[in-house]
Amino acid sequence: MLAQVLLSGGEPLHLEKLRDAIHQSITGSARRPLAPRDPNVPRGPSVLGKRKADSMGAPSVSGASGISCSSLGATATSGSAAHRKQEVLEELAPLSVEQQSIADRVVAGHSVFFTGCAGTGKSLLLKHILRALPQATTYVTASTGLAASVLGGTTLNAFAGIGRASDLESMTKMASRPDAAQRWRRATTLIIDEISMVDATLFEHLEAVARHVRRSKAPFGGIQLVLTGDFHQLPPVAKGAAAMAARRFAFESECWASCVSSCMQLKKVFRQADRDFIDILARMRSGACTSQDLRELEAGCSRSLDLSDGILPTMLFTHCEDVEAVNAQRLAELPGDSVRFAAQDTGRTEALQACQSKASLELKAGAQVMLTRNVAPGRGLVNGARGIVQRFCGTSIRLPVVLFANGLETTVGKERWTIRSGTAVVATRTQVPLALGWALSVHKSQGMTLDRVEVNLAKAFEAGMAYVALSRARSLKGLRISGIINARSLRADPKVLAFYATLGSRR
Ligand SMILES: Nc1ncnc2c1ncn2[C@@H]1O[C@H](COP(=O)(O)OP(=O)(O)OP(=O)(O)O)[C@@H](O)[C@H]1O
Repeated sequence: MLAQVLLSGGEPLHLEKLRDAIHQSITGSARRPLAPRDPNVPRGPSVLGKRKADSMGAPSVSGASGISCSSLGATATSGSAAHRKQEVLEELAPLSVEQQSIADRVVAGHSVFFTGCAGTGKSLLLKHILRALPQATTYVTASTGLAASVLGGTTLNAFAGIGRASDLESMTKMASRPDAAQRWRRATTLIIDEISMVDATLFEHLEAVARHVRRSKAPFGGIQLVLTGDFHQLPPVAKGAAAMAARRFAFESECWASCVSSCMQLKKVFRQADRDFIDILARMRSGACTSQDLRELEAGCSRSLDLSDGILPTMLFTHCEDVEAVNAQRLAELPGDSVRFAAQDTGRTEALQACQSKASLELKAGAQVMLTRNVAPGRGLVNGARGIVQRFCGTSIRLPVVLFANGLETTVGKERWTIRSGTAVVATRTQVPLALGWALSVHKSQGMTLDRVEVNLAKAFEAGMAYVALSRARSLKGLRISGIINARSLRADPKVLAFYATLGSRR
């Protein structure tokens, strides 16, 4: 008999103990199917595939490395009226052979940069890796708050404790404060997602800070690095011509070669199945998009999408003001009163900048929304799932009832986001896990998979922007391009091309 037990409402370590006790009383064995590995035990061959298989039938607690998903009541309207509290361990597709070989390298303790074009499963692989590394000493970060919050981590700057410091001296001073220094000293592994947006100077400074704080001469103070991203996607943010000219990619930093022992590439694209679309995207990524490709895309994708189910496509814009204007305008156009949801926050406010949910969320019946976290993967309620607010239920606590694209109508209860630094909880936010979903910025869309998307690239300004935006679409059928594509965004950076040309020969 297969039984799944969902536990929540306590500290992860307590939940793990409870899980182990249940497991032992059922099976008579003290086996710990999902427990993080003891950091003191030498790293051996990966058991990631086994862990995944185990996780489907085993008692579950929150995912490793700071992913904490306390669902405070997302209940299907058709189900029990009882207010259910449950802990969701995201269901992950099993790894492919090439993904597994990268996971093995990480688990064996190597400092790895793994890359691949959009949709090759870098994020999925990272989630598997997180489940295999010791939670207490693995720090999960990303260059942007949004990408970090998807993984339950913090921004790289927040981990480092460097605030807004930009010179090495100030960074070292700030990182030497007790709480930041403790993180630096405790870390055995530092994960950095969306590495393409980390500037080389910051990377060099952090490497020096790590050696200083850890009093170690080893590269990055002896911390294992797991870096991932695609340098053909968005580059480090730089405002103004001078900053643009000075910016360097992380792989251009002086310490890259000494800090990264393996550079590995994923080749198989999972997001799209259409070979022609995959090929056009691949040419776009490398700056080799032909005028025929463009004509085909612009002509084939200029028609309206099938909206018979009433769900509009997500609109992607290159500028935030266009995004906010569209969302606000669409909300204002809806009849009826809006309901405002104010988040309940604890801990360090600045750490919540990394949180995907807003401090204040305004909704109306009829509003197009998107889930901002995995609420119930088994029922298709995953981060990015689209739907429409039908009404609000409840009297003392009002909650939105959403009809999702998969046909499920659900009351969306509040969720708690926990921002961790290692095992320490630095902040929490309790909020309805929804965002207005009519429009998004291309920067925010990086990392997403979208079933139905309308892209406006008329004002695209960065190399890689068109590629990031268009590669969010799962298929050409679900893609509309409004207006022309600005040719500036179709360039591939020559430094990135040269870097990738060297990757094939290295491991
Ligand atoms: N081994 C796999 N088996 C089945 N599906 C997979 C596998 N790996 C990834 N996918 C699916 O492919 C889609 C894209 O994966 P993911 O978002 O991890 O790619 P990515 O490389 O991080 O993309 P991007 O660079 O655009 O952020 C997701 O829907 C994911 O679940």
